[in-house]
Formats: sequence, structure tokens, C-alpha cells
Amino acid sequence: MIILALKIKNMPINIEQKINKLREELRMHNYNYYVLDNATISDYEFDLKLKELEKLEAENPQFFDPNSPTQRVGGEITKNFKTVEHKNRMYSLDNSYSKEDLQDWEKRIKKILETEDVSYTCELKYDGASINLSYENGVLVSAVTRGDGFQGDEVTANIKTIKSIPLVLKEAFLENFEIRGEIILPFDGFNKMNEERIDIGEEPYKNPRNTASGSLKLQDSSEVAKRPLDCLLYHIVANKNPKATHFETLEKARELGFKVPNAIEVCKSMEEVFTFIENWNTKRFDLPYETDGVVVKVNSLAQQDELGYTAKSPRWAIAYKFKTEQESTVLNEITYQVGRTGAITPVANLEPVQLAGTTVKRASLHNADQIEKLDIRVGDTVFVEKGGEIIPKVVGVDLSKRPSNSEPTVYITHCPDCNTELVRKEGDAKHYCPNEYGCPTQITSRIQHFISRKAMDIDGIGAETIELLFKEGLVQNYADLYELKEEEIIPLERMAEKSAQNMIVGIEKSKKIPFEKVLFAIGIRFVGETVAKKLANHYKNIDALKQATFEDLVNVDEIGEKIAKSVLSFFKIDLNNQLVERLKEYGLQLELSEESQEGKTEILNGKIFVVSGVFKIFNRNDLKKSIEDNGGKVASSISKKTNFIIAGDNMGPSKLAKAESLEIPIITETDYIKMLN
Ligand SMILES: NC(=O)c1ccc[n+]([C@@H]2O[C@H](COP(=O)([O-])OP(=O)(O)OC[C@H]3O[C@@H](n4cnc5c(N)ncnc54)[C@H](O)[C@@H]3O)[C@@H](O)[C@H]2O)c1
Ligand SMILES: [Zn+2]
Repeated sequence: MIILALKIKNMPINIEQKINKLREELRMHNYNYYVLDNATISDYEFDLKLKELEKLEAENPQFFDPNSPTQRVGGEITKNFKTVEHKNRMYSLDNSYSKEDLQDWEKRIKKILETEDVSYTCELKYDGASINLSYENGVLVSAVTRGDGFQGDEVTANIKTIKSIPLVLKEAFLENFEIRGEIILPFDGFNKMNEERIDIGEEPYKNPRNTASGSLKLQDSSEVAKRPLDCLLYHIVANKNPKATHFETLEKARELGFKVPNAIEVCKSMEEVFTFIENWNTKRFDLPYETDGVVVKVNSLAQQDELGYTAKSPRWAIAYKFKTEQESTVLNEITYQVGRTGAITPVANLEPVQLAGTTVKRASLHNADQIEKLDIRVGDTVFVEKGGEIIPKVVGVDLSKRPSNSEPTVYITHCPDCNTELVRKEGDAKHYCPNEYGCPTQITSRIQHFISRKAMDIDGIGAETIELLFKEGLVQNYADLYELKEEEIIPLERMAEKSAQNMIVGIEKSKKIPFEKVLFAIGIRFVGETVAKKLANHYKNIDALKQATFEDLVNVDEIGEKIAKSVLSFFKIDLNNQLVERLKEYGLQLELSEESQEGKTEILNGKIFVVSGVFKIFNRNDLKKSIEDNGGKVASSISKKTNFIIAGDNMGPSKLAKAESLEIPIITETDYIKMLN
């Protein structure tokens, strides 16, 4: 008896605790996902937990809390932007994973509407970050993120860098309205950004969605402008919408100049909705961007009004989530690749398996932590997923199929290539081979980088030829290329007189490649194409760059501490200096050419400018370019060395105070133009 009473007494407390624990957990995941753009569990796992909480709350209404993650849109506002209240709330969407869920939804809405006569629009669910654009008299006036649904971050300046978003509409449409869409990063652009990151030895970005969302939160719009973001629109909010249906409204949006994808259909029944879903479940892999489901919406706007909203989502819409393309297969072997910067990447060699239309044999295992976290072992049956990334990834292990003699994976301690002991810096997920100048793969990858299209663009030599030349002892570094002789090359495997000649011609031609590309080619870590261009324009020749101090470097516009340190350590190494001197002797361009100086003047003669605020005549980047083209230099922050500050509207108060205390003249853009004339 006593035991029973205790049990009954304890039960509600347990459920309450369980509910609170789930709420806590979900709040943490929301924070990781929306604020840090770095989720630590899969969306599917997240959705399961949310559904579990929904169920517990429905069964135990006494624990209702308006602040529960089931009652609120998951996002948050950040402190880095102006917080703006939404005129019309922004909602999330209810999720479903099965046809039954959709049929239940249909029943619910038909019951509320008291009619069988409902048609739907089906759209794809674009995977990015939601945005609300406000137009007044045909002009874009603000762009705000969803935030917590009530208020969001005002990111107008960043949004204006996205070329497909019309700043002024083709025709007037209502006095004012809002249009909502998804900021996405197409696969192409995402993969290109990652190639560049890998190129300079940075960890690649995880996935397009996080990267798109993270890009919106960058403080520097010129950085955002470099990212190939796009915006797909799906909803107009207007007081006096002249259209009667959602579909017609979207057509109108398209006419106004917005990018509204074509994969939209009006469906007269759930059967037609299912057909749309099935079609796009496979066709979506041909799209240039990521989609994670289909959004089904009641087409009639009058019916939408009648249905209204729950605390979190419209009743008139529901998302159907695609299942991620996943297959299981056997992991035969783990091999380790050495990158140009010495970074080690573990690779899963798989029993070939068909996945999303391609045969997959290899998949990325990321790093030692990932292998340990998932306890991945050779012989395991593993789950492989393919997203928009070039290389598929292993996401889990089917433990029920683990062989009884399986052994935990022991990560390598020494370089598979040169046997040097690997190192791991604090805060870095990857292991590195520190033998930068002796490790064969690092040597050949550096030469391969040197000849690559974006660098010296040497025709007639490919990556394999470099390996061959290295193996044969003909080149040890990129400078050796310029000593190669035809008669040395001809006897090599798979070489003929013609190909040897082509190589020599290609190498000779590369002597004309401009300085900024040479600077990129010599492979200073973190100096990518853009940074190389910046440094070349600022320092004009390699010797000036070599003499730059840390303070000089970090004061160059857009050059941070990491790059500055890397430049300094590159020139601390004798071998690098010897190579650079040799390149100079061979006649490579180690200073800006006269041609690239054309149209440029020396009027500003080394004067250092700091640019601050928003400008009317120039856009910020053009202003900086103009300063550099006329012999001036642009610095990132105000110091004693600054000669002038060109101030636009909204110059930051701390900059203003600093300028005044150092008595540095503050001029307008008009003053600047006068200075040039
Ligand atoms: N893994 C994690 O830790 C974690 C944490 C939080 C949230 N999540 C995931 O995020 C999702 C929840 O995020 P959410 O609240 O933004 O909901 P959601 O992304 O599932 O759906 C709502 C959003 O879909 C977007 N959308 C795209 N195409 C659309 C279209 N054609 N029509 C209308 N809207 C369209 C809109 O921006 C809208 O705000 C869930 O899938 C969840 O799994 C994951
Ligand atoms: Zn090595």
C-alpha cells in the first residue's frame, strides 16, 4: 500500500521533470542551430524530441507553458544588428513525415472549413534562412531575419548585396507589402567557397544552410557580397492583396521581378499532392540548391484567413519532409590523406553502393573526433549520406551488424607519407603532419597548387606529371620547374617530344603571369586569391611585402592577425626566400606590372586613409579602390599613422572619438574628390 501511494505521488513530478528536461534540451539545440549555426544533433533527432515534448504536453495540459519550444519559433535575435519588430508575425511550419500525417491534416482543415472544396499549392521547401523583405512604393526599405518570430535582426545592408533581390520593382504594386523568402547558398557557390577554403588550409564549411544563415550575420557587407547567396520567395503579406489565391500571388511576385522557383503546382486533391511529392523526391537532386521537403498550402487566401494560426505555425500549411538519402554498406578500410597544408583527412573506403543516383566508394570521416564519437570501425556496416557536398559522409554505424571480433579504430599517430609524428593544435579538429618541407605529398601538392589554373595556370602539365617529375628527382620545389630541360623530360614514362615541348612552352609563358597570381601561387598559408590581390596592390612588390612588420600587415584593410602571422612565418624560412629569389632571377613577375598600373596615379602618394560610414557618391569598395588606384593606402583602423578619415553617414562613435583624440582630419567624399583633382 505504502509503495503504491508513493508511486502515484511521484508520477506527476517525473513527467514534469521529463517535460522540463526536454524543454531545456530543445532550447539548447535551438541556440546551437539558429544562433551558432552549428547543430550538434540531426534535424530528424531534433524533430523526434520536439514531437515527444508535444505529446507529453498534450497529455498533461497542467504543465502548459507559453515559452515552451513547442509554442515558439526556434530562432533568436542577435545583439549585432538593430532589432526590429515584425509588423506581421513570422511563423514556422508544422512538420510531417508521412502520407498519413498529411491526410490527418487534410481532415482537420476540412472540418474547420466545413467544406470538401479545398485545393492546395505545392512548393518545394528551400533549405536556408528565412527573411522578410518590406517594400514601400516599389522600393526595398528593409530586410529582417525571422528571429523569434516577433522580432528579428535588421540585415538590409547584407541583403542588398544579393543581386537577384530587386531594390526597385519593375512596376508599382500596392503602397506597401512584405514578401518572405529563403536566403540560400546554391551548391555551386558553396562548393567553390569550400575549395577556396581547403586551398588556404581552412576547414571547409559544413553545409549550405548553415553557411547561408551565417553569412547573413556577418558584420561586413563587402564580405557578404563575396558569397554567392540567392533568395527564393514564397509568400506575400499584404493588406489589400488583389489576388484571390496563393498561386496567383506567387505569379504576381514573379512578374514584379522576384525569384520564385517554377516547381509550384496547384493540386486539387491529396492524391495530386502525393504525386507532386513523389516526383520531386527524385527530381530535386537535379536542382542547383538544397531542398528538404515540400510545403503544402491551402490555395484560397479566404480559406487561409479562416484557418488562421496556432502559436507557432499557420494552420493552412504543412511541411512534408523528404527522407535523407541514406544507404548502408560495409566499411572495408580507413585510409588517410595528407593535404597541401599537412592536414590529415581520414577516408572511408566502402563496399560500392548506389546513393542518390551515383556509385559511392569513398566517404569522408572528417577527423579523429568524429570517428571516436560514432565509434566507427573497419568491418562495420555504416550509414552513408549524400547532401550537396562533393564527398558523401558516414553518419552512423549499424551496431546490430558489428562483427564479434571488431576492434575500435586507433587513429594514426604518424604521417602515412613521411612517418613524421602528427601534431594537433589546440582548438583544431584535425591532425597535421608538421614536416612541411620534407613530406612528399606536401611538396608535390604545393607544386601542383603553383601550376594550377587560378595560380600560374601552366598549360601542358598536370597533377600526375608533377608526381612523376618529383619521383624522378627532377623537381623538388616550384622553382625547379624553371630549370627543366626538354631532353630530361622526353625519356620519362608516357612522355613524348611534343608533350615535353608543350611543357617547356607552358612554363616559359608563366613568366608573364601577374604579380598577384604569383603571390597566390607561392602558397603562403591563408593567402587565397583575394588576399593575394589585396597584398599585391598594397605592397606593389615582393620585397616590400617581405619587409612588412606585423603592425604594418594587420593595418592593411581586410588583413587579419592570422594572415599577418602566416606571411611573417613564410618569410622567416630560408628555403622560401631562396625560392622567391630564384623566381625573380628566372624573370617571374614579382612586382606590379606597368600595365596594371595604367590609369593609376600617385596623387595620394602613400597617404593612409580610413574609410568609415555609408557613402552617397561611391560605394564603399569603389572608394577604397579609388584610393589605392591613386597611390594611397587603406587601413582598417585609425592610428597615429592615419592621414585622413573619409566619413560618410553613420560613422561609428568610437571611431569619431579616436579620430578627434589623435587630431586626424575627417573629410567627406566630396573633399576626397577635390583632393584628386
Ligand atoms: N539539429 C538541430 O539541432 C536543430 C535545432 C533547431 C531546429 N532544427 C531544425 O530546423 C527545423 C525547424 O526550423 P524552422 O522552425 O525554421 O522550421 P522549418 O525550417 O522546418 O520550416 C519553416 C521555414 O521553412 C521555410 N521555407 C522554405 N521553403 C518554404 C516555402 N516554399 N514556403 C514556406 N516556407 C518555406 C521558411 O523560412 C519557414 O520559416 C526543423 O527541421 C528542425 O529539425 C534543428
Ligand atoms: Zn608527412
